[in-house]
Amino acid sequence: MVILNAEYYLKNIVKVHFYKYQGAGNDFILIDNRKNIVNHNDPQLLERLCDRRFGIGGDGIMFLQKKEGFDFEMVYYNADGQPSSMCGNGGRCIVAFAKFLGVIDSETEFLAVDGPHYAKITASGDWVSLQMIDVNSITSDADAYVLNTGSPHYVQLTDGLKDKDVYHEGSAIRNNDTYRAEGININFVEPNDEGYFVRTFERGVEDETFACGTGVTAVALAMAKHQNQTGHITTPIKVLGGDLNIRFNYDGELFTNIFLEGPAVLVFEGDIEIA
Ligand SMILES: N[C@H](CCC[C@H](N)C(=O)O)C(=O)O
Repeated sequence: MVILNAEYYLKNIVKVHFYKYQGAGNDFILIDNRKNIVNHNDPQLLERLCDRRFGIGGDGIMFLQKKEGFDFEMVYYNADGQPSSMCGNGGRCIVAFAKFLGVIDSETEFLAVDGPHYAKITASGDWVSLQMIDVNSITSDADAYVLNTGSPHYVQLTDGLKDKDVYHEGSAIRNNDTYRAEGININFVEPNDEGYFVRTFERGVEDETFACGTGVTAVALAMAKHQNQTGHITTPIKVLGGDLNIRFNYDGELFTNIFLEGPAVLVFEGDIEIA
């Protein structure tokens, strides 16, 4: 049992059961909040829960909640405890969590911060295919691509990616005059034998993560534009935490029918007391 608050005996302490998932190494705390037990309007608490030494640890934390007209609602916060834009790997993990809880079977329609999402999950419950929002705009920033796949992304082709100082180089771009105010996720991409190798500096984690779902989706779309590739495209992407796959249609203007596919695994569960 982890006690998070020094004034343990003075406050209204709630014992909360949590689950820890990872999707290609992007890791999250998930809480079944269908009974609205946890008031998550508390950035300091959420940041503490995501802290890898003083809390459970995670790149983000999300709450599965009831929502009229949908199987559930995904409410996602970055590790800094602040509300976030869409999390692709988090979306895949919450679908696996919904199946684990018996909320869904093999398909779902849930609501996230960027709107409704359809997803499919295998019978084994550990491989999820998540439909992402359509994308109709990619701009350039020097030789990088900038686009939003539910979260904002900067995509930069590079070489020597294995040895690159992603933390410092990513942080420098994320905090430059253009991006400092709103923030942006920085993706470095290098072609490999099967497709691409990608490393990402994530906004709101303010560090490199082992995978970024909206990030690899942004990379796959940007590389199709870069190669002038159109039609139905499948792009395998290797990340530090494993392998992800992106499928989509591109007509030269619009990216549609975009699916982010990959593993979503329950690592452990536990109880924690929060004030
Ligand atoms: N840090 C991102 C949100 C989470 C994205 C990432 N974990 C993913 O899988 O898409 C942002 O603030 O834009």
